[in-house]
Amino acid sequence: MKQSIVKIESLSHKYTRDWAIRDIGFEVDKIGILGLLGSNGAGKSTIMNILCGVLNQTEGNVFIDDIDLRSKPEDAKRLLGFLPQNAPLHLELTVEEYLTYCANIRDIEKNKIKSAVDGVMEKCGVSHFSKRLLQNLSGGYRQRVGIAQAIIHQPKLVVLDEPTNGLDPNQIIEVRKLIKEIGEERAVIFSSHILSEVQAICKQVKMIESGRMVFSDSMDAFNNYVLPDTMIVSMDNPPSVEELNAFPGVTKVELLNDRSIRLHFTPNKNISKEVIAASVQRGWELNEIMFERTSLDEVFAQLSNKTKR
Ligand SMILES: Nc1ncnc2c1ncn2[C@@H]1O[C@H](COP(=O)(O)OP(=O)(O)OP(=O)(O)O)[C@@H](O)[C@H]1O
Repeated sequence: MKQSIVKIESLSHKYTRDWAIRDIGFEVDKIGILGLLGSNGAGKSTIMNILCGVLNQTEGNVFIDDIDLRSKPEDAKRLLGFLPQNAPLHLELTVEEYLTYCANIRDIEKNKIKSAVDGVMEKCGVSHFSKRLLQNLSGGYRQRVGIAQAIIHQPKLVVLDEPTNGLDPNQIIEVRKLIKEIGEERAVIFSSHILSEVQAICKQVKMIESGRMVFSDSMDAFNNYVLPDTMIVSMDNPPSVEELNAFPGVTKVELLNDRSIRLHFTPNKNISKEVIAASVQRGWELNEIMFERTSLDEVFAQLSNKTKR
């Protein structure tokens, strides 16, 4: 059985003179969440807009379930739901009115519209706000309605462009939970410029920078590939800065207070074991080791260095 729902071949796009994306190719599994990671302007929205038939590519092909999006756009678009970066909400409508309108646009049979709207409101946790105007909903609830319109016709593929952007931490957790549930039944492509966001919900990751794909593999492989290069170490009996500077692999030592130190080191999977062993041997009385989150810029720098090697 075919495993992929999307096939993208040598996709390139120019808005004006320069290439916004260049030679992008990948496939997407039928079930699960694929993260499209990249800093602002990397090309994520361009890929998603082409994939959803909102933008015509300059070069390359997109197939949704083997249907060529360019030659049979209506058939291909029936299979997908899209939440663009700016959710296409009609703020003057209630949640129920808006979703009924979306169900009509999606050609859902008249006698099935009510159950489709009720089902999707239930799934996205907005049933209790069914009669509320969209303009009176918080950002988190608006985003849930945006996701609801993307899945109302039960598409095989759901594309979500930065769906947690602008939400507060609690709203982010709720929306993430919803996306995870959706990804248990169908293919989801989710974009973000925040590394931890993609790490939290995606099984597969594609990293885009300056319009090119710089990484494509599982999240586990990404996490192994991109290792942290700083950690905070807290000790009751810390050694001197000189002693830490002489520690194998350590490139810089920063004293944060009399017990906490930030160690910069050459990425190395065993560094925590080595520090723990040294602490036991040399009586540093280690309390805590905390790896610091690698920023997207650092990840990109590490990936670029590895590609150059
Ligand atoms: N309509 C447009 N006209 C001209 N250039 C554009 C247009 N839309 C995007 N671009 C350019 O194409 C490149 C890719 O932009 P894109 O919006 O795809 O990136 P992104 O990764 O989605 O970033 P963001 O997270 O900021 O939306 C950028 O250099 C951007 O300035």
